[in-house]
Amino acid sequence: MSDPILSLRDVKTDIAQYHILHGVSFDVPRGGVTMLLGRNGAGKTTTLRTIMGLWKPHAGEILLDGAAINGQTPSQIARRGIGFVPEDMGIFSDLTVEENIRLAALTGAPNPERLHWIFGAFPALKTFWHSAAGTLSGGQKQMLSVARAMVEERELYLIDEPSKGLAPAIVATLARALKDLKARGASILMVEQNFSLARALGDHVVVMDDGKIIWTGAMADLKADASLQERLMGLKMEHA
Ligand SMILES: Nc1ncnc2c1ncn2[C@@H]1O[C@H](COP(=O)(O)OP(=O)(O)OP(=O)(O)O)[C@@H](O)[C@H]1O
Repeated sequence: MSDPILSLRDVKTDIAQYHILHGVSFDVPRGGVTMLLGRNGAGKTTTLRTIMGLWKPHAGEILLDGAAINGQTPSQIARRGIGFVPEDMGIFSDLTVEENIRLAALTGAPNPERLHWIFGAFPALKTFWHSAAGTLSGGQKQMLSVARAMVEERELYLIDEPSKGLAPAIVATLARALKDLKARGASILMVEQNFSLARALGDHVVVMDDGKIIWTGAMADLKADASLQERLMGLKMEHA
């Protein structure tokens, strides 16, 4: 197997006086989708934000392509090749869809081929290109948030619960776009509570509880093992 694209080694993160990550270690294999699962409050969002440099770990190491990125700023980490779709979507409501996309492109001008691909995946963004992002529906805002990450070709995408609160038709659109992103060779680390989406997209699984990793393995093994599913599903994952 090739070297992992991302490795966390005994990463510990505190938020204020609280110990949130208690020594998190796992690998994200290169190419494919790794699902980060676990019950509410397990530490999934904190893990993604720590990788992105939005929280500083006080111990441990985070390696991207074998080189340490812990201690770097979020913009340095983005430039090293990580795209991030945050849980709160991170879009600018007062700016148009176009301006949101332009700001996400490193040079300010999106690559025409990638823009064409984004419009194919999310036609609504073309329709509302000149509208303020704040006027979009919840599903369209989520599409914009994913599109902002997709506008640059990255080695790794961190995606935090993209299906949250969305209608099934929009979830299906997002799932198609993410499958396409994977088919282009990207590596993806994704938090997802909707198990049918996680099952459809995921190749690898990392399960957290209480700030620690409690299971890692192949999605195929998790799918095939009902008792393991029950043990891990007991962590309150939703069956859609
Ligand atoms: N800004 C903060 N201040 C204090 N505690 C926080 C903060 N952010 C997160 N926490 C705590 O850290 C723990 C992990 O939260 P986190 O959001 O990482 O979990 P999660 O697994 O992503 O949960 P969910 O599925 O509900 O989004 C929780 O106990 C949460 O209350």
